[in-house]
Amino acid sequence: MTRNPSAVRVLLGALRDQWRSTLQAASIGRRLLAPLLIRHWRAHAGLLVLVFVEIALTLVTAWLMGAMTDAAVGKRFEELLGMIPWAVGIVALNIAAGYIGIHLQLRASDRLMRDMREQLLRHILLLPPRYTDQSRAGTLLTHFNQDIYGIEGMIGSNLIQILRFPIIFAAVLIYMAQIHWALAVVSIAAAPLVAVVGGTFGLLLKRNSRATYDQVERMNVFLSEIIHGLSVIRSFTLEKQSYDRYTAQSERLYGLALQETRLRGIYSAFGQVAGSGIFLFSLCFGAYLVSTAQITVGSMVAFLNLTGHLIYPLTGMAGLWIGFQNSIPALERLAAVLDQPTESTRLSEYTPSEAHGLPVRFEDVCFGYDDEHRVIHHIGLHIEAGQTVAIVGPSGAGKSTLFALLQGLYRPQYGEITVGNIPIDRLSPAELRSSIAVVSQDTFLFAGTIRDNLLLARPGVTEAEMVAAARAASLHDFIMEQPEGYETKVGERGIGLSGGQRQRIAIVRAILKDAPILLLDEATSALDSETEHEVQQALEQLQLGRTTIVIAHRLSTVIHADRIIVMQEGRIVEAGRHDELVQQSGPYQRLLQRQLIEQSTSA
Ligand SMILES: Nc1ncnc2c1ncn2[C@@H]1O[C@H](COP(=O)(O)OP(=O)(O)OP(=O)(O)O)[C@@H](O)[C@H]1O
Repeated sequence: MTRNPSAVRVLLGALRDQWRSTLQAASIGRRLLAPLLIRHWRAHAGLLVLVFVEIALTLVTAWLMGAMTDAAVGKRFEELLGMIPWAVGIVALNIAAGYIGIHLQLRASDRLMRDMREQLLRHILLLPPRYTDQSRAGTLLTHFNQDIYGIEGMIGSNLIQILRFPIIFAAVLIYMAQIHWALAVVSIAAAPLVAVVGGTFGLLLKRNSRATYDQVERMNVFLSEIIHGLSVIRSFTLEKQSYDRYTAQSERLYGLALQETRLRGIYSAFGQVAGSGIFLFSLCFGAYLVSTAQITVGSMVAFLNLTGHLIYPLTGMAGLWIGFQNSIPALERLAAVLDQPTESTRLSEYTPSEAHGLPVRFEDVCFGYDDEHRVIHHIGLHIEAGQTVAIVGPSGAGKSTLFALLQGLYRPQYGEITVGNIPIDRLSPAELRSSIAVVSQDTFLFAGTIRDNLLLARPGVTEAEMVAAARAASLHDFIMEQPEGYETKVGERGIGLSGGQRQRIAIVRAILKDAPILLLDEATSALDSETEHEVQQALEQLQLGRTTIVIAHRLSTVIHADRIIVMQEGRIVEAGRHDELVQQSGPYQRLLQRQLIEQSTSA
């Protein structure tokens, strides 16, 4: 026989889960935030000192108001006048404390967030491509423009409030009890109710804020896809569909914001009702105590003044809980990135390599992007320093994957890759990648001038070297035809330049990088035949003395290679010089025949 669990048990279970997840979040918070809090301990210590100043000012203000009222009621005007400078002094101190508090809050909170931003970018730059490949640009941007601001509920003055509120509450309660203990007890009667209601709202808001973060991320991802895929959207006339999808998402976000405002509004109204109720109750009870001469009018004024200071730590603690719960999803999202292991501990910088050519070896390398699907099988490939090896094979054979492995972007599950007879695992990413120049099919251009885009190849490139390289890649004349020459701006993703021009920029970068190993991925594919001929000559010049691996789809470009490797389904199925391979009736010959047929039909 099955029995339904009682409502109490369900509630207890939910509370236990909630408590566990809060403890878990607190431990993530401690791990991620503690080093930053320690770094900015001075500002946090200053905020803590201000808490005690504030308490002292609160109690002295209440006492002074009571004393001034009693002096006025007792017609002791001289005494009253004597207290005015004290009152002015307290107001001035309050203003000064407020100003210093804002300043310290800025230092504690904004500097901490600045550090967190920098730490996040540093971490993302150090992450292996395996992680960044899977994360979409919009997701990564969300960490910066949303998640970092989300942790505000756990740092700066919000953190200090955790100490401030209980201390203020205790100090005020003790002072009130001293005036009249029964009145003080009556005043805190509503405390448990405020705590329960505040706790419930905290949980509701946490659920809402988690949904909000996810929704913002979804929208950022979608927006970045729309912006980068505008040309596809236009060519497939997807404008209306994209707009409708975005507005639906935007509407969902608005709904969540509305829900949050509603929850906060209800909670704030509850706080006000509770505060006013306690005030009114204290007023009536206080008036009764005054009428029965148990306390003075001044004591009642002091008491009523303190009532407000008793309520706001209570509602404030609940507010802190709410803010803390709101921050948890943001913190968890940041932890998901910051907990990923990095591929090195130092940000890479260009490391010059003395060698002119370096031998490259793949020793029985096996690799899959995930553990289930292997895409490279037992590759053994020895390339002597200064040799040119061409890799050919059908799409998906694993040619680009070999490039990625050689650059250390992924680690083989089995086997070893060496560069200059050193396993690449023992080289830092900076050493390895500084010794390799890559010209790929997709050239990314940064927003800036053509000069900026060329000079990033290597620090210390001279003007003469840049112009010579641009000439060698047949790009100089084109640049000089532009209104601002080398200072011409290229758009965010190189908009405004043709595929061939972008490819030549990549070639100039490779020339300028002057690395001992050259990886060319169909480097001349986007060029017309005349420019291709010129660039091909520049590339041949560039290859002299360098170890070069070329991925080529058009076999005409690989005829002069020292060795041709034919790949199929992640395996080397044939290897040799062009004249040797054409003699064999193997895969290379079949590829060649297919291309000849394609060329004759397209002609
Ligand atoms: N980032 C990736 N994540 C998962 N699988 C990938 C990734 N990149 C490539 N692959 C898979 O690895 C296999 C080899 O791809 P690769 O890009 O190396 O082939 P290729 O020979 O260079 O093809 P092409 O000539 O079309 O560029 C393919 O099955 C492909 O689907």
